[in-house]
Amino acid sequence: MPPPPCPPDGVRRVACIGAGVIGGGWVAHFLARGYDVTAWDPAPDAEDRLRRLVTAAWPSLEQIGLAEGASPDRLTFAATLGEAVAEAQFVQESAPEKLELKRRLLAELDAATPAGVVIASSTSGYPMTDMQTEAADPGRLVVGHPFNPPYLIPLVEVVGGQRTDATAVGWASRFYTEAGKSVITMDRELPGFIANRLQEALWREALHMVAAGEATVREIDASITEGPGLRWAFMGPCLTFALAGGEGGMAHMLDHFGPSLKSPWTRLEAPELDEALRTAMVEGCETAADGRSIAQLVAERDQGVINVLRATGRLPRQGGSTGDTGDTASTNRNTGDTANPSNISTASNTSPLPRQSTTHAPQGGDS
Ligand SMILES: NC(=O)C1=CN([C@@H]2O[C@H](COP(=O)(O)OP(=O)(O)OC[C@H]3O[C@@H](n4cnc5c(N)ncnc54)[C@H](O)[C@@H]3O)[C@@H](O)[C@H]2O)C=CC1
Ligand SMILES: C[N+](C)(C)CC(=O)CC(=O)[O-]
Repeated sequence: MPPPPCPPDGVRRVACIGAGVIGGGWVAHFLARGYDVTAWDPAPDAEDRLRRLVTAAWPSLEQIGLAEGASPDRLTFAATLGEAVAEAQFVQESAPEKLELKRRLLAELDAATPAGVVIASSTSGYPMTDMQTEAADPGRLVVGHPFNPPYLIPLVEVVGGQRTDATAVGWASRFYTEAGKSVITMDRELPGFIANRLQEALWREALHMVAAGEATVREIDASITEGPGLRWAFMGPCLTFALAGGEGGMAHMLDHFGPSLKSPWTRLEAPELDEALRTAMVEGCETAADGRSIAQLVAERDQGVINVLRATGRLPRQGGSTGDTGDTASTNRNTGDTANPSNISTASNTSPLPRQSTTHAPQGGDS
């Protein structure tokens, strides 16, 4: 891989390829951080959809603080993929989760993007090794896995494939950090990375319970929002469970509850996603939505995330400071003058997400 043409803090123009839920969310995020963004998506209605998504997200982005000069007007919708990436200093691919499509698209992007520019895929679970097979320069291809909506949820998981250059992984991690994300840099490929591996375990169990008629969609959602979800917003599952051991911490917790690991609490084989389960999930979600449209739920979710970020000290409180460093949420992209890198995580030492890139430690240990 030739060296990247600019340092991570020198990026001014980003290309977003695929502009659906996640690509559109990335566009909104990069615009809010003051970048020029060029998007491309082959669907005939893609530009309209994208502009609607950005318009809907903008009030939330204003609430959490825009970078100086940030504007939806800095979005250009390109007519072709080649035009979209011609001047890009970073490329984020968010096309549908289909392996063959990703392989071809990443090869096409590699051919069209200026040499050395890092290209990241939003894939939810494909290892980059499986996606980089057709690219002439696989060294610059990395996974940059976001969380929905990328304009509010800080985490990005960064990992390369077997043919990715370590320079590209390091560059991408520094770029995302610069762009206001909380980055976990993994030193090896895991299908589903870290967070989706955890989420999918929970998701499979939810589907098993619905399929077997053991719990409703409403009960499953309430069991998290009224229970463990409240803790997980600021303390991960491991530390949370250490507290279940009282003064004995994790050691007592394991001695006490370890044997229940062998109880039949989980059925980790995925259930058959048959028509009956599909219908039960779709109807269950309609019941749980209780008449609220998708747009209303998106607005509710966005406000909920902002409230949690504020309540946990990762955003300034309204009309005041965070109560810690008093950072503002503003960054001047054009002068490269950055406020704190995550921009939503100031000095809280209870933050579950690293403010700087974290390298996933070998042997599964924390470093
Ligand atoms: N939806 C989610 O919650 C998350 C999705 N992801 C990942 O993001 C990626 C995109 O997923 P979504 O945005 O949910 O899908 P989506 O279906 O909302 O959007 C996909 C977009 O890609 C466009 N597209 C189709 N063919 C294309 C091509 N050849 N080149 C470029 N664009 C093309 C479609 O027109 C559509 O606008 C996937 O890899 C997915 O795994 C990652 C994190 C969360
Ligand atoms: C449903 N999903 C697997 C596509 C979810 C993700 O990849 C991350 C998220 O937003 O939770």
